[in-house]
Amino acid sequence: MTSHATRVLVLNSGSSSVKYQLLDMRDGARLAAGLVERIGEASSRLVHTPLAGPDAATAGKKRERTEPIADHAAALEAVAAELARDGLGLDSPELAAIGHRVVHGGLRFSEPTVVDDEVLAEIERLVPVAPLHNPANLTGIRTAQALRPDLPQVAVFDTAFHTTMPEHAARYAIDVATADAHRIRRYGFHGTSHAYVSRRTAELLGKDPSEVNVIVLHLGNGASASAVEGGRCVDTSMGLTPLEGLVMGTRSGDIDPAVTFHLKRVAGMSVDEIDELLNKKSGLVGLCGDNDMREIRRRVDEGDPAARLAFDIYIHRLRKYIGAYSAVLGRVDAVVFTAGVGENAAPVREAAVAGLETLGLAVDAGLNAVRSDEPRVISPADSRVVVAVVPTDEELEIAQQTFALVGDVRTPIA
Ligand SMILES: Nc1ncnc2c1ncn2[C@@H]1O[C@H](COP(=O)(O)OP(=O)(O)O)[C@@H](O)[C@H]1O
Ligand SMILES: CC(=O)OP(=O)(O)O
Ligand SMILES: [Mg+2]
Repeated sequence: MTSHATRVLVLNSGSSSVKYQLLDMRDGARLAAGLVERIGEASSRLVHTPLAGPDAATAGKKRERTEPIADHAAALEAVAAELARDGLGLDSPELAAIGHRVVHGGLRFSEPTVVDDEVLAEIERLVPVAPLHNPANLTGIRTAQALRPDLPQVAVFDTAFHTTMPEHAARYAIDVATADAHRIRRYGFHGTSHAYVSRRTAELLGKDPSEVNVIVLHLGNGASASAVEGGRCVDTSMGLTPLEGLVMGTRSGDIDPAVTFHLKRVAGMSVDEIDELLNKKSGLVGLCGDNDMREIRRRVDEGDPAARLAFDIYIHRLRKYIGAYSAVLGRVDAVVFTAGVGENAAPVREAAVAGLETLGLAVDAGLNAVRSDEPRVISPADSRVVVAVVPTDEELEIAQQTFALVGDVRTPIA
């Protein structure tokens, strides 16, 4: 029997974590999945689950290791070692490509791209506009190249889905010459997730993506909203960098830009200190000391006023974007929650649409309380707009885009 290289390894490298999945693209089956978190800290943790592979005895059994993992290169080597233990190592001839999430692709990349030295240089040039993300993405690519120099490495960009935004949504109202000279415009992020979730929502509604208008609320540690009209993004809440828009775990989202002048001129902070304040010490963590929505809800239920205020600010911002994108789209068919908070936090979903019947929005308390990994409607049957929860799967989307670019199920392994 002839075998074929049909597997794709996907690496989603974040500022302090790496999520990964190994998939077989004949049917999209996951062979292994895992996460390395708290990279660079003494308490780094690797959680690895083989889901299939030659060793049936280990399949489905989660393995956890807590040990210092100094950087992203060490994290990837640890992941490669775990995969090898299950007979799913990176040396496998069945591996067709490695797909990488790359957060900022600037103006240049609107499609998945095979990485070469020039592509790497461009991702590097964009580090100042994605300082938490692009450096980690670069390390992921370089480490993977070192482990398998013969394989195509494919970059799938968070910004790609948003390149369809019209100029009136993508441009800031600043001096055009200055903006153009420095490529200052709104790029938007989490695009792989917004694309996947808006498409799955159309499926949930039994329609073609070209027929539906959807507001997608991607609420993870980073958070963004997008307005998707007939399958194309027409507006999104993140901008030049992933700092604009919604309140996030550690990022402020929208503020008056004059706050930064004030912090410099009056508070005497340096630009680097302000950058750190707004990106890492603001948002939920800045407001109440916690960035995990589970912890915040626990504190709210105990009557903690700081957690209550943080939650209320988070929800207020979210509601503003729902209203704004209802106006941008004119007709809204669905409002969809996704990512860690959106998929799991029923109180966030309830509060986000409470009292918005005039916009056609309502949530059924019973449906909202259901826990499931499946896409599901949480609005009452007579709701004008469908409110839904659609779990995102950035890794599957990246694997599909990667394999569509470089894979070929018909090519036998040499
Ligand atoms: N059961 C839950 N209830 C509320 N929030 C949750 C729950 N599970 C996860 N979260 C939230 O999801 C966030 C992480 O979301 P995720 O999409 O994995 O983020 P990222 O990809 O940005 O790391 C956590 O910070 C936490 O606040
Ligand atoms: C772009 C971005 O904010 O990504 P993440 O949510 O993974 O931090
Ligand atoms: Mg994420």
